[in-house]
Amino acid sequence: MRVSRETPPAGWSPWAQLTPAQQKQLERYAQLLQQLGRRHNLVSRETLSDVHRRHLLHCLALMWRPLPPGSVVVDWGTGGGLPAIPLAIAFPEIVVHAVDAVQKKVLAVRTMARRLGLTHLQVHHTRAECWKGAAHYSVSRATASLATLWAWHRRVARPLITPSDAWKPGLLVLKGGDLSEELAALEQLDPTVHVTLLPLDRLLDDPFFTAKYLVHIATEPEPDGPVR
Ligand SMILES: C[S@@+](CC[C@H](N)C(=O)[O-])C[C@H]1O[C@@H](n2cnc3c(N)ncnc32)[C@H](O)[C@@H]1O
Repeated sequence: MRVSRETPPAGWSPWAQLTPAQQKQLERYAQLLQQLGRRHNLVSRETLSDVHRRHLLHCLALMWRPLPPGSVVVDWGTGGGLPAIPLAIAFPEIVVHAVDAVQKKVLAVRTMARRLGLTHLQVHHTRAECWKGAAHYSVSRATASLATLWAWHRRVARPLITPSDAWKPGLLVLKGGDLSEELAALEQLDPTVHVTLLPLDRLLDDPFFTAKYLVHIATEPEPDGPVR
């Protein structure tokens, strides 16, 4: 297994990539998450006062490279729609499937998707192991280990030819802490994968994200850097 670390240049901001209409939609989502999140425990209560950073900005790190129009993404364990909803807002030309095993979360995400007009987001009440769809990309935050997520991804993965600046098809995970045990388990499961670690404090220029990573796992290596 090849593990590489990508050091993004300073000065990138996901907010700057979004149109005013997308920023307004994210603002509306933040309000919905605060209202419904409090009622249905969609995110931990102590994070509700800092939704923009702890949830939106964190998930928008996935915009570091584009997801090509027409590509299909599945979010394993979406909870309150993270990262599925920010991604669906940021990339209106992709299809996003949000999967969760807990019905009340699925119903809340459906309500939010309807109110936000996200017709390209579909919400599924099922366990990840049983989902019957197919996807080019998997995304996830705070749901399972890298090896488990890679096993879920491999089961549903479809190939995709991507533009040179886009993410290679594969798994994108937001993770924190010491990843050495998870990486060892992943290598045991599949020694052929390429893993790229992006430190989020550097990417998002915010010390809150120290020791947090965006992990990309694919059967092909990433290109050297995004073409912009
Ligand atoms: C800690 S929450 C994270 C939610 C969201 N991804 C976030 O970052 O806020 C984990 C979520 O994964 C869901 N989950 C855990 N295991 C699952 C499985 N095997 N299949 C589907 N959903 C699962 C749980 O129901 C829960 O909503």
